[in-house]
Amino acid sequence: MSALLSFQNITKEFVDKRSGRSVRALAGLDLDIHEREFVCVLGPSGCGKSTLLAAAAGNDTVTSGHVRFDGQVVERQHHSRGMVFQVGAVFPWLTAFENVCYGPKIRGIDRKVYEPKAREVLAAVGLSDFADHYPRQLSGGMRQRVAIARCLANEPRLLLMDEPFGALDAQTRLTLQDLLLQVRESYDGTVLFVTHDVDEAILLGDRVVVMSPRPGRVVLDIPIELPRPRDSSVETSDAFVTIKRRLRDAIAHAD
Ligand SMILES: Nc1ncnc2c1ncn2[C@@H]1O[C@H](COP(=O)(O)OP(=O)(O)OP(=O)(O)O)[C@@H](O)[C@H]1O
Repeated sequence: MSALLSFQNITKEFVDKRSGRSVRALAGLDLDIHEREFVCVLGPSGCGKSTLLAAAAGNDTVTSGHVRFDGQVVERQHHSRGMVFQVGAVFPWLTAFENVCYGPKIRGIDRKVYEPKAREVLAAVGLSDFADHYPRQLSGGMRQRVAIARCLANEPRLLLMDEPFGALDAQTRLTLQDLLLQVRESYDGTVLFVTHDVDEAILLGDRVVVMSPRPGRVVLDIPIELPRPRDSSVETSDAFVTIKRRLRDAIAHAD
């Protein structure tokens, strides 16, 4: 089976504007992600996780190697690859509903099509009763739900999530993890999810990938064969604890 998203021997170098020195963020990274997989990426701070997602989204180019999506080299952004950041990218002057409608609307989709879809995804993220609220009237967790709904309204084949729950308090984070597990049951796309949280990666992922410190490359890539549907109770199982130990060990010896 060919990969939906493929990173082929990619290298990324940035030139630091102040010092003029080049910073190698990624070096010879190979990774294939297949249709419908939920792949979590773990790695130390600065190892190039966000750089990887930006390359997949088409927000930035790579220095060498190729990023392919559905066989085509990724050259620019496209609505089929949606991105959710740590702090929800939502328009403060639009209501939750208007935010969710925004993408399909500017692409010229018929209102009769995008409005019911927007209602459906707002319901999926538990915000039906807040459709007319502006972001300032919502909590951080609710704003993040809007950001997720905005992406889902575009029906992306690939959802790129860059520490989407990293800025939330612990309880809200658990709630949104559960929500994402539920959304996953109906969303038939592919997810590439960056996190610092080992528990979160195991709970959510079909596979977990560990990156080395900068310059980042893949040092471990393991399937998570815990049954689905999952909820947080899986975290006490022996299988979960064994996987967690293996991942922690890989992160500690990733150099
Ligand atoms: N625009 C840029 N200019 C110069 N260096 C950059 C730029 N963007 C990223 N870098 C550097 O590239 C490396 C990888 O950055 P990146 O943000 O991808 O790491 P990360 O793994 O996502 O980090 P974190 O876990 O802290 O979010 C870091 O050393 C960073 O300082």
